[in-house]
Amino acid sequence: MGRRVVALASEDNSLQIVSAIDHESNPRRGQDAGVIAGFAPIGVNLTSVWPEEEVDVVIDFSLPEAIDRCIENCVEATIPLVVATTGLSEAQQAKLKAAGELIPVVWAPSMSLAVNLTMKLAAEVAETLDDVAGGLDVEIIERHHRFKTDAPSGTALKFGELIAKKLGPETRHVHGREGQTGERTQSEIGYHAVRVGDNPGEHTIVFGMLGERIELKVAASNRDCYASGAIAAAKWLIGRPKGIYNMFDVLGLDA
Ligand SMILES: NC(=O)C1=CN([C@@H]2O[C@H](COP(=O)(O)OP(=O)(O)OC[C@H]3O[C@@H](n4cnc5c(N)ncnc54)[C@H](OP(=O)(O)O)[C@@H]3O)[C@@H](O)[C@H]2O)C=CC1
Ligand SMILES: O=C(O)C1=N[C@H](C(=O)O)C[C@H](O)C1
Repeated sequence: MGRRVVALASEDNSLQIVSAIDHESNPRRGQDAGVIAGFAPIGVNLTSVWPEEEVDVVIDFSLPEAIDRCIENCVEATIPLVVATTGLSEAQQAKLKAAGELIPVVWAPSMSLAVNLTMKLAAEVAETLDDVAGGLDVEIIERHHRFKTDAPSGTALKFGELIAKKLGPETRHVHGREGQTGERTQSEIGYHAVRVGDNPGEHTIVFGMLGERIELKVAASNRDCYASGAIAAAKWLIGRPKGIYNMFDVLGLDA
């Protein structure tokens, strides 16, 4: 994702990339970030050192191992922060929320316009079908590339959270099923994480009833929807008051 953010941001005349940060053991450290992204040099070398110069906004697509330092650095220097990284621990989520008391933060498991719009639709379907005769079964199937290290996806969990809000507090989250599971209960949302090849991300939300079903499916063709969403979020965030924002705020889809 870092490469796609660099590629798209370097084509945007309103932006200047001042730093591209990775960890110390990245073998491409010291090389030009534009070249690493597959483009012309941009005059910014990949580094593990936080920039000295003034920075308007930081975009984080990394791994949970990297997020603590990123939050701390942004808070210390009062830099607005866009967090796209998923799989954060509860402690890291709490740390990020605390950072939102001090700096503006956009935090979203998917920066994609289509995904966020589908989240709105899914919440509306859940609200409408909550009391449907015969009951409602919600299952979330996500597919991603084989390199993904967290499961289920942050997006699948967010879909589940938004749907559960409509179905009520007794909703349980069930991850996969195996063996003598017994009959499915009405009060559960099932999650299924598929890992295949280079899939850039696909989510299917199944709303099953007796006699018919609805399936909402949203699929990326490539990863640029996330990179361009993160760049849009970064531009939107500059100059905002401190607080935690999400992509509904950025896209003007009211929550
Ligand atoms: N919100 C959204 O729209 C999206 C979110 N994501 C999330 O973004 C994250 C990144 O995804 P992706 O780019 O595919 O993952 P990658 O593993 O390809 O990239 C993670 C990057 O972080 C670097 N990194 C790892 N550890 C550290 C560290 N301690 N300090 C600094 N840098 C570090 C890695 O370096 P190295 O390769 O050298 O180990 C790598 O460059 C994931 O959590 C993913 O789920 C992804 C797409 C969309
Ligand atoms: O790792 C990925 O690739 C993606 N991760 C995010 C997630 O966990 O939801 C967003 C997107 O689906 C791609």
